[in-house]
Amino acid sequence: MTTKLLALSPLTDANITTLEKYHVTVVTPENITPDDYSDIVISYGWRSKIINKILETPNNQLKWIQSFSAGVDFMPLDDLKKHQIILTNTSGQKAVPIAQSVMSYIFHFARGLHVYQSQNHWEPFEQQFTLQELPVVIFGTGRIGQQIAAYLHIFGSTVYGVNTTGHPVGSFENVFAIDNLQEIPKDIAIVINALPGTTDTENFFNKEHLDLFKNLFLFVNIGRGSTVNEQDLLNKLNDGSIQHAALDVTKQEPIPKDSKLWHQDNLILTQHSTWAGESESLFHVFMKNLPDFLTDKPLTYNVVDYERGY
Ligand SMILES: NC(=O)c1ccc[n+]([C@@H]2O[C@H](COP(=O)([O-])OP(=O)(O)OC[C@H]3O[C@@H](n4cnc5c(N)ncnc54)[C@H](O)[C@@H]3O)[C@@H](O)[C@H]2O)c1
Ligand SMILES: O=C(O)[C@H](O)[C@H](O)COP(=O)(O)O
Repeated sequence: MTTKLLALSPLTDANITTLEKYHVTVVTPENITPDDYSDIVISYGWRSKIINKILETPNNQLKWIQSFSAGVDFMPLDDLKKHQIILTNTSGQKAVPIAQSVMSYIFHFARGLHVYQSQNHWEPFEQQFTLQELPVVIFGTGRIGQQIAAYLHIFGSTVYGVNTTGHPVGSFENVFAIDNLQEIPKDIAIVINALPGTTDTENFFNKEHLDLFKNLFLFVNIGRGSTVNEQDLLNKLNDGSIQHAALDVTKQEPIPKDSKLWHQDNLILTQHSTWAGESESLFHVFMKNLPDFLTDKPLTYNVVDYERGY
């Protein structure tokens, strides 16, 4: 008895040999035929419209989607729940490259590189800060939030966290519940968003919530663009109540050519690219669940909760 897998992300020859040992056969978007739609059991990798075609095929066999992404806001979660299709994500897999990008944003502004980058005359810039001077709060104390906190601690930062209930996590100085933000210390200088895109987090960083932070040095978003009201953020970057921002994710991706974001001086835009760099392979993540899947055991690694949306 073989199991058919649709490979939407590349597999090496060694990966395919491993899958053969488990009696898993591979179909790719290049060689898929309409007959395959009703036989695919596992989808592996990048998002694709092929998944929708499979879901629309009567009596399809799709039982498990292994997403390439950690964020699964683009997945048809209601449909997957209705058809009881398991969804696993890659949370944790790209935490190291993302956290290193966040550190580079922070150093860029804290050490004054943004000034020197555009300067063509000799004028030392002394408004530089060490990380001990810039207390941080990270929204989302998950795998990415924890990796950023670990790096920040090396440089002596004070790091607070925010999550759903305020439950303590790892080495955060203190963790606050998202509905109890008044408790966050008033001297926060850096806000980092590592929240997933869900109905609960949509437009969370609007005027009301950004107003909680007075004279913010830096706002960073590497979670999802849906969490930020971009006009409210731009207003604050322009009135000086937020000095700098770094956005890896935005409401519209690619960012439209006529977007005001392109012209904001105190803002760095990276293009949903902070995850790039060496990280655990997708195949390795996938293999943590495959033996259980093939022996009808419950999957335990990175299983998405449809209700929560992450
Ligand atoms: N920029 C990128 O390329 C990139 C790459 C990977 C992930 N991401 C995004 O980062 C997100 C987080 O990734 P992760 O691996 O750290 O996820 P994770 O599941 O490990 O952690 C999610 C965290 O968010 C918190 N959270 C969720 N909903 C919340 C709410 N409503 N209020 C307060 N806290 C809430 C959870 O308590 C948890 O601490 C992903 O969902 C994805 O959207 C972006
Ligand atoms: O959620 C993630 O893991 C990243 O956002 C993702 O890997 C980058 O690609 P996306 O699927 O979000 O375009």
